[in-house]
Amino acid sequence: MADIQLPQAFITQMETLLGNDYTAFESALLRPSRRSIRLHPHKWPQPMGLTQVPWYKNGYWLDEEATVTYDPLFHAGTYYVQEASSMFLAQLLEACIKDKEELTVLDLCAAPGGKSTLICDVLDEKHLLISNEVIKTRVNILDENLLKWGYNNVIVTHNDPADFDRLGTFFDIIVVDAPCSGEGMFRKDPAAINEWDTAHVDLCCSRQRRILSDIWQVLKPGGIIIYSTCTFNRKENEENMRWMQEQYQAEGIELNIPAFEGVETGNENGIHFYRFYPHKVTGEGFFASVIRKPESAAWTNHTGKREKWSKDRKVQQKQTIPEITKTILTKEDAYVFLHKEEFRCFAQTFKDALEQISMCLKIYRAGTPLGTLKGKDFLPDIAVAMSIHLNKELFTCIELSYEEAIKYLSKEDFVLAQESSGWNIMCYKGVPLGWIKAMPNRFNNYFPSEWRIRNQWDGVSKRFMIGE
Ligand SMILES: C[S@@+](CC[C@H](N)C(=O)[O-])C[C@H]1O[C@@H](n2cnc3c(N)ncnc32)[C@H](O)[C@@H]1O
Repeated sequence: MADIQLPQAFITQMETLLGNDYTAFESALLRPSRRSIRLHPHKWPQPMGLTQVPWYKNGYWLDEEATVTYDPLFHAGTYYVQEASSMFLAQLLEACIKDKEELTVLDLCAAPGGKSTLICDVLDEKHLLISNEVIKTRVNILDENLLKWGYNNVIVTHNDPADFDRLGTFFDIIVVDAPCSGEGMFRKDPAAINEWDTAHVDLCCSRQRRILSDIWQVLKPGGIIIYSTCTFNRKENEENMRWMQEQYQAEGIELNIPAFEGVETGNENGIHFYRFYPHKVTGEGFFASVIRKPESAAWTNHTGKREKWSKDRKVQQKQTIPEITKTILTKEDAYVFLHKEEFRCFAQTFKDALEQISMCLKIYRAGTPLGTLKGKDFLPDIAVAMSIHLNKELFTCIELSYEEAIKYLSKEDFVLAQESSGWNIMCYKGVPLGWIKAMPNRFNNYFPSEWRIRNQWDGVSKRFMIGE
């Protein structure tokens, strides 16, 4: 970072925003950022001997730069590498959902899934999350991260924000973690500096307004938008919120959130906001604000047409559902259905919502894929091994050594110490990694090829291991 020049227009903008604090801000940009992780509350509930992120109980800063690739527990979804300031979303969401029943929540700009996995942790299973990403090449990684996070109450969609109006009034809460000029990420991603200029800020600002306008109609009266960016300029932040006030009579709301040292709060014309600066907190730049749709706003109905996803499901509904699909997850209100060749599980409670969504949007995945039938053999899906509802009693869990776990995750051959047959779960430190099917003298490794560890550890670089 030290040899990179900040654009003069950016310096002027930040001097205007920060006044005397500018020098401290610039010095902070020259220091390296500190990495942080967020623990999965079900898969790794024990606290860590690391410094905790004050605004999120499961967030921890790492002591040093270290790769997580060679930690089997990273691949098992026991933690997510997430920038600390972003974890503040949990505070906002918790304050918004307090005691509320059966909410429908949309994470509109969701890839790669940092916020969506956090939202899953904060919601409970009676709430439904739609996690959406418009860019096709990014939906895969979003889906992978959500599968590893293992919740069942999630639908992954791939739509432009404008498509959502077909749903009619639908959501209680919409999280808009907007694509932005990324000023707050300059020190993590110095390449972003070269893309920055005032024209790019203007472009981001108008795109954000378009996104907010497109989505306003699907928000229920009294519903909430949590808007965030990782940029500092006022155009993409306060001014957009002000624009929503003027354009749509959006109301500012003040949430009951404790004060955290270094986190700036403000209020302009009734709009409350939170700002994170790298010279004030251990974290990157972040802005968040919460607005509400007036209770008096109108409702609209859905105008969906039947999408392909729905047809794929309907055609095959007559096929017999294998018994194992009813017990492989410990879910009481399981609704098991066939989509193409694959059995999937979703909650009965969300059946109507799923139907409505499938008529209006492009669904990438709904619920948990359970597996497929090959002759009489049921091939369980990796999603079942990753699920927080996995019925462990149905299978033998084979505990692997570190070396075996890395070989399993790399899809390299090794000999199992333990005799076994049929479908088994491979575990490391008690946490499921995936499936094998054991035969008399060998086993087939069912870890997904596209998830495998591709490079061997160089023997030198530092490895982070959560369990040590
Ligand atoms: C800040 S990133 C989201 C990060 C994500 N929420 C997380 O925490 O991992 C913004 C996302 O918006 C998506 N995006 C880009 N253009 C968009 C548009 N016009 N409408 C909606 N989303 C867009 C990007 O693909 C990107 O995934």
